[in-house]
This record gives sequence, structure tokens and C-alpha cells, in this order.
Amino acid sequence: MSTTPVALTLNAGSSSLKFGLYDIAAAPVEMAMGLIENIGKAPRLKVHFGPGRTPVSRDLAATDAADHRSALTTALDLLRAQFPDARASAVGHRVVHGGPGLAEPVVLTPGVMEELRRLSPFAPIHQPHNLAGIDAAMEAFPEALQVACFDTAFHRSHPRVNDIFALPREYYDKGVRRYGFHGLSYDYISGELKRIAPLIHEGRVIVAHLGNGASMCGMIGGRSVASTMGFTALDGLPMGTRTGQIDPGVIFYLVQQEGMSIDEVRQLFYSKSGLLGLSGLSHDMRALEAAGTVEANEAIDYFVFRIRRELGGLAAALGGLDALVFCGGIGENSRLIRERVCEGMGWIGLELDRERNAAGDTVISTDMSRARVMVVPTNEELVIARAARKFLCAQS
Ligand SMILES: Nc1ncnc2c1ncn2[C@@H]1O[C@H](COP(=O)(O)OP(=O)(O)O)[C@@H](O)[C@H]1O
Ligand SMILES: CC(=O)OP(=O)(O)O
Ligand SMILES: [Mg+2]
Repeated sequence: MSTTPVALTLNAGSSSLKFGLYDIAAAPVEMAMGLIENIGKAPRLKVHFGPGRTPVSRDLAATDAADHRSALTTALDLLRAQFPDARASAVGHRVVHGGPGLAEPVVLTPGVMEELRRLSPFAPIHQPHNLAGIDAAMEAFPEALQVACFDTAFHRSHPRVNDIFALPREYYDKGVRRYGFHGLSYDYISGELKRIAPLIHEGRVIVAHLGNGASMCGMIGGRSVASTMGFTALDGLPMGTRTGQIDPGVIFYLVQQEGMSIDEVRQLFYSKSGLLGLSGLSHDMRALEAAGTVEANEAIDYFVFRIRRELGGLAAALGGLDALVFCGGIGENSRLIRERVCEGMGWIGLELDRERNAAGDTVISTDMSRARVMVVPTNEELVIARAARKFLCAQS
């Protein structure tokens, strides 16, 4: 039997499950990284087992990932077959909502679980899946240390004025605040900037995490000052299937005039809107870029327009801008979106180098650009694995 301590990481999204396996004897080393997407519909598996190995990608039977629990069983079977001797000493979970109190990763206890269940309505397409993943992992690995890492935690450094809504004061105390999300990704990017561009890290940086979920974060000295997501992961930028910022008056209209139920409005805002709703075609940026229809182009126009608006707003909150960093599936891979976001942004100090952008360089601004533009691939799983290792080390 292997004596190497191993950590499993789980990152459950609304219709996907990302899983990672790390050797954590020293700093975490990736052994496997996988994704099961389209859970409950036509599930597909993508997995790769460490550097230099060819990634595997194949369709799964519907029963292999009918829900998150069965997807986890499928993922674990796969990992056990590949690494028969590995035993997880720790399981690290991405949990989207940690509420106002949980500003650091924690070891999961019944008390913490109760608080996380209470927060479920604040993150309806994420938190229930995160909690189901925790329950399943506790059952599968009763001996392992179970650690939760929160998307909201990184943003607890916000000044209060950026956390409040203009509601009567008692609502803040009830937890109705601007939490911010994608914190594991921002934490990773902050750490990477410190390593590869320490002077930039000390300055005023806007990070655009553009994936299926999308948000932007303004940082000073590597700490979050402001973010585009708010009370829930619905606010801010339009996303694959989510509206992003919308006048709350639309909800009253839909309920009172269109006769929709609150559940129907929730479905509409979280699952049928954003790029999918505007294009009438797909939530997937690759499909929209390839489609070239009027509707797909308009969905892209709106996505870019909102990013540029938030860029201006966040730069004002930071008092200027030293760097813009792109990450997430779209931010890391779409040269078109990066080019369009930076177009005509000289007034804010950004000048994109088209060739560097096309080549996918890390720095994609010109040498003359006052503010730097960068592409830094994010890694939420590594942040989780590091936290799991830290707790294990503290125990032994
Ligand atoms: N080459 C590419 N060009 C444009 N968009 C891309 C490309 N590769 C991936 N994407 C987009 O990235 C998004 C998924 O981002 P990702 O960060 O993986 O999402 P998740 O939020 O599920 O973690 C999808 O919209 C996908 O189309
Ligand atoms: C918080 C959030 O939107 O997460 P994701 O991008 O995984 O959907
Ligand atoms: Mg994501």
C-alpha cells in the first residue's frame, strides 16, 4: 500500500463535477485532474493523469452521472482503477458560500455543515451540490480529513461600503450583503502574481474570471477590494446561462404581470438567460464565436460591453489600474474576447499587443502600455489541495 499522503479535491458546479488527486507529501503535485460535465443529461468525462499523459475524453452512460452523487461514484471508481494503492488522507471541497463568518478554509464539523446548509438558498445552483459532494465523500472516506474552502472567503477584506446594499439596516444583519464569489480562483491568481510579477501584485489589479460563471475582482496588494458578484452568484457580468446585473423591477413585472412563480423566475435568471438566452443558441462561447448569427454576435457584444463597464467601475474603486488579468475558460482561451475588451481602452492605460494576444503569451500588452494586460490560467483545485495539506500537516 502507498504511504504517500494523497488529497482528493472536489469542485461541484451546477451541472458538473471537477475532481483532482494530489500527492501532498510536499507542496501538492497533481496526479489526476478530471471533469464530468452535463450531469443528469448527456454526461461527458474528461480526465488526465499527470503531465505528459494524453487526456481522455469520452461520453458516459446517463446512469454513470444521473446526479452529482453517481458522478462522484464514477469519478472515484476511475481514480481507484488508476491508483489502486492511493488512499485519500484528506478531501478538500470547494464550497461556494461561506457566509459572513467563514473567511478561511475550515475542517468540516457537524456545526459547520449546519451553517452551510443554512446558506444554501443564497447559492441555489451551487451549494446543494457542494453539500451533496461532502456527504458522499464523508461516506466514501470516513477516515479522511474533510476540508471546506469558500468562494466568498477571499472577499471578506472588502471595505464595508462595498458590502452593503441600500436597504434598511436590519437586512445587513440578516446576511443580505454583497459577498463576492470565485474567491479560490482570485486567491490563486493573487498568489501567482506575487510569484511572477511581485510589483504588479502590490498594485491595483483587476482580475476577470470569465468562465461559465463570470465575475471580476478589484485587488490592491493582492487583497480583494471590490467584486462584481453580490449577494448571490447571479449579479454582475452576464454568464453562460445567468443574467448578471438586472433591474430587480423585472422580477416584480414577471411575477405580477406575466404570472410567473418565483421558482420559474429563478430558473429563468439562473439557467435560461445570459449568453444562452441572448443567442438562443448556446451557453458556450466557442459555439457563439463560431456561429456568426446576429443573435450570437449580440450576446458576445453584451458580454464584452458589461465587462468594459465593470472595468471602468472597478478601476474607479481602486483609484487607478496597474494590471488587468484574464482567467477562466473564456479569459484564458478566447483571444477575440480579450481583444474586444481592451479595444480603445487607452484612456485607462491599456494597450493590447495583438500578436502577443494571438500567441497566448502571459503578458499581452505592449511594452508602452501604462497598465499591463496578462493571461494567467487559474487553478482552484490547487488552492483547495494546499488548504487540505495545511490542515493535515497541522494535525500530525
Ligand atoms: N477556445 C475557446 N474559445 C472561447 N471560449 C472558450 C474556449 N475554450 C473554452 N471556452 C469557454 O470557457 C467556458 C467554460 O469556462 P470554465 O472556466 O471551464 O467554466 P466553469 O465555470 O464551468 O469552470 C465556456 O463558455 C467555453 O466555451
Ligand atoms: C460562483 C460561480 O459562479 O461559480 P461557477 O463559475 O463554478 O459557476
Ligand atoms: Mg467556474
